[in-house]
Amino acid sequence: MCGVFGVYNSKTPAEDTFYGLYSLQHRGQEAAGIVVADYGEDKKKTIYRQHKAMGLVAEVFKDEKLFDKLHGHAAIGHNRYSTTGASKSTNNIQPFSLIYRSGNLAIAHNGNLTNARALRKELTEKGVIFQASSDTEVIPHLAALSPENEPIHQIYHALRQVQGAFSIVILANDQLIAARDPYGVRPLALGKKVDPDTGEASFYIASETCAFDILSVEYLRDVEPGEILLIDRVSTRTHKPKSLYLPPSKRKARCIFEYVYFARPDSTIFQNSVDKIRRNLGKNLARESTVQQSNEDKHLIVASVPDSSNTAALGFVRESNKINRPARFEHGLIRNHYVGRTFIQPGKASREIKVRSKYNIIRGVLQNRQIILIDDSIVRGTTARMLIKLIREANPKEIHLHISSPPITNPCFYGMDFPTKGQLLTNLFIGAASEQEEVESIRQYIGVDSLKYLSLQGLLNSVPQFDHETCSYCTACFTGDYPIKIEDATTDKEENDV
Ligand SMILES: O=P(O)(O)OC[C@H]1O[C@H](OP(=O)(O)OP(=O)(O)O)[C@H](O)[C@@H]1O
Ligand SMILES: NC(=O)CC[C@H](N)C(=O)O
Ligand code: SF4
Ligand SMILES: [Mg+2]
Repeated sequence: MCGVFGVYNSKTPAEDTFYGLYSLQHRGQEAAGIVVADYGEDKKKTIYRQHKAMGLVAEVFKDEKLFDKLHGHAAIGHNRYSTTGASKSTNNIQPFSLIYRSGNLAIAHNGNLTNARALRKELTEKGVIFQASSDTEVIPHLAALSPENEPIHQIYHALRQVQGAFSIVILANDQLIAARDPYGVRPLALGKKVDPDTGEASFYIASETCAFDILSVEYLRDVEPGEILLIDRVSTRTHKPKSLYLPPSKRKARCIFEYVYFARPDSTIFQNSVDKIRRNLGKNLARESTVQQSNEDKHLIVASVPDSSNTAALGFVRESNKINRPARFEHGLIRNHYVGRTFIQPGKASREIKVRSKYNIIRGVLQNRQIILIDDSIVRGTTARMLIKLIREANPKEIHLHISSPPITNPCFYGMDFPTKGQLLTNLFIGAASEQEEVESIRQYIGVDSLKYLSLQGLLNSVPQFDHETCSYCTACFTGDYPIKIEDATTDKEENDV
């Protein structure tokens, strides 16, 4: 997953993008970058300036002097969480910026293309030179080779050829373009701010609306699935960007895992509040739970694995009390906020040490208690296994692990860096005779008194349905039902690296 951000018609585009990326840090922690477009009225020419490097946004842009050279009228930015192309290669840091026959182009991409390998091969055979090993770079090359003359039409031509997931922001000379694949896999939002003196509009694009909030930008709507949005100087006066549409897909495939884990709870994605949906997940988990408090306890003690399951735990407690199973939320684990997200950390060793250094227990809360521990997902099982060992040190009476999503059984090819099928925890127990037996084996492996996953129906009941759509969400990592053909995509993200 990655975070993308774009701004048009701002006096401080680099600073705005910095704050946008800063609030989207949870979507990618490996590298960050900003490209600024500066239109010179005198020369009728746009100059691009950029800064990008490995690391977190605040580290990459630590030197305030950097912003002195990043001036202009528009910018795009990217936080990377690699899915194709080596994580450590500096060539894969986005935005990619290039000069071609129609001028300047820069692109930042969230998602993963499923036919990038074939396209890359075709382009290489035509003599195209690639600098990066990631999937994204095929898009600017396809645009550059397009017979069209206007950048927006070149982009349309390029996007007609790619398959898979893409929420992208593009600077094309002095214009800003945003586009989302027809399935709508990844979120992308459009926002606006109006200058009270001139009445002119500034436009903003972001993966999640939390990036708008800190900039006091008004969220207008989502970039629609299949929409290519063009923002130029005319739009600042009319307040209306222009739109083109890619041919529609038969169904939609918004990533349901964004709601489960990825997005921030204070964001609106896919037109809905993440907070609300996570509470629904907790509510439905409470309805499916069979744990009863022991006679000597007045309440079930519900603790979350901070941060991503906090909201589901609140939903769980509220519903549990409603259905006469008294429950109380307690902070049993404290998270060190200087350790980032561990699931999106590349490399097993770094994830394990991070999990261990990330959490501490509050013994008084856990000791001699019957604990319902809520987490949003189990991927490799690193977090659950290490945490349970840690919690046992406090001598709780019982630990009942509840997960606010079903077991993850399949890899993602659309922008979430799940491990190969072989590295998923569920794979260890693949020969189990039934789903119950599989869950029982996972329970023993993790070392808890009981283990409950939210059912697939419970997950689907937690998310709103869209009118006139036969299918609105991708659930492939839970079901194996891949909405977009996998083509030649692989989970070996270093395959293009030589
Ligand atoms: O089974 P695993 O491979 O360990 O992955 C699953 C864990 O990773 C995620 O948390 P993460 O620490 O990444 O982020 P968070 O701090 O936002 O919860 C998720 O919430 C689970 O806790
Ligand atoms: N997770 C993402 O959105 C990654 C974008 C792109 N596929 C890359 O690996 O750089
Ligand atoms: S496979 Fe899972 S993580 Fe990937 S897009 Fe589908 S729901 Fe999201
Ligand atoms: Mg977590």
